[in-house]
Amino acid sequence: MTNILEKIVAKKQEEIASRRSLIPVEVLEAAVAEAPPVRDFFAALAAPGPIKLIAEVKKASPSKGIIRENFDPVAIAREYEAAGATCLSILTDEPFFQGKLEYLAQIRQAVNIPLLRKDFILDTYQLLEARMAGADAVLLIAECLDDCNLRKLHNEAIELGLTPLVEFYDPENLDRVLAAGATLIGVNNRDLRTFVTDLGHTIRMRDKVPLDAVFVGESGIYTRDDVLRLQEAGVDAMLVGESLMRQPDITTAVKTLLGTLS
Ligand SMILES: O=C(O)c1ccccc1NCC(=O)[C@H](O)[C@H](O)COP(=O)(O)O
Repeated sequence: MTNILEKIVAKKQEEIASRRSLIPVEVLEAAVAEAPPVRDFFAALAAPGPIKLIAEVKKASPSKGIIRENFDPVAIAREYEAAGATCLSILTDEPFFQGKLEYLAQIRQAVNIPLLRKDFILDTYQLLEARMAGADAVLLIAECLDDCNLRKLHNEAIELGLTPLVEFYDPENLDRVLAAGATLIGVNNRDLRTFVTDLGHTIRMRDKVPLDAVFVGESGIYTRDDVLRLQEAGVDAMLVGESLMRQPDITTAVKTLLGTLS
C-alpha cells in the first residue's frame, strides 16, 4: 500500500521537474548570490530559557483537510511574531497543504524572526528556491531521503547559509540523521500510516538524541499541559500548527501555549 509520504514524494518529483523547466537553476543561483543574509534559526532555538515555539502557517493538511478557512498568511505571521513565537514554519507545498512559496517571500518582508521552509525537500533546486524566497532554514525528512541525499542536502543547505532541521519519525532513522551531521533534530509525533499523533513519541526519544543537539518536538501539541510535558522532558523547541491555526484569536492561543497570558 502506498502511504501518504510516498504519494507526496511522487507528486513533488513531478513538481520539481516542472518548476525547473519554468525557472532554470542558473537563474536561481544568480538570485541567491544577491540574496540578503539569513537570520540564525539555530541560535534562536538554542538560546537559554523556556521551550521555544516554532509557529506554523498552515492552511490545510492531508490528515485534517482545511484547517483555517479565513487564511491570511502575512497577518497570521505578524500575529505569531508579536505574540512571542521564536521562529515560524511556512508550509510551501501546494497540492497537499495549500501552501505557496510566495507566502514565504511575503512573510519575509513582514516579520523579523527566522523562517523555515516547510516542504518535502528532495533536490538542491528546492534549497535554492528556499534561499531566494527568504528562508533561513529548511526541513529535511529522513523518511523521504536515502543516506546519500540526506547528507548531501544537509551539506548543501549549510553551504547556502540555511539551517537544516532534520526530522524523523521511525526511531531506526535516528542513526541516519546523526550520520548526516544533523545538530537541529526534530521528532515528528504523527504516524503517517494512521495520522495518529502521540506526544509521548518525542518524550521517549529525548534521551536517545544527544544533548548537544537542539531537539524539536513536532505535531499534535494542543495544550499548555502538553507544552509543560515537553519542557519537563528537556525538549528545546516545539513545532505547532493546527492547534494555533484553528483559533480565531491567534495571540491568545500563542500566549496560552507559552504561559505568558496575563
Ligand atoms: O499534518 C499532516 O497531516 C501531515 C501529513 C503528511 C505529512 C506531513 C504532515 N504534517 C507535517 C507536519 O510535520 C506538521 O505540519 C507540523 O509538525 C505541525 O503539526 P500540527 O501541530 O499537528 O499541525
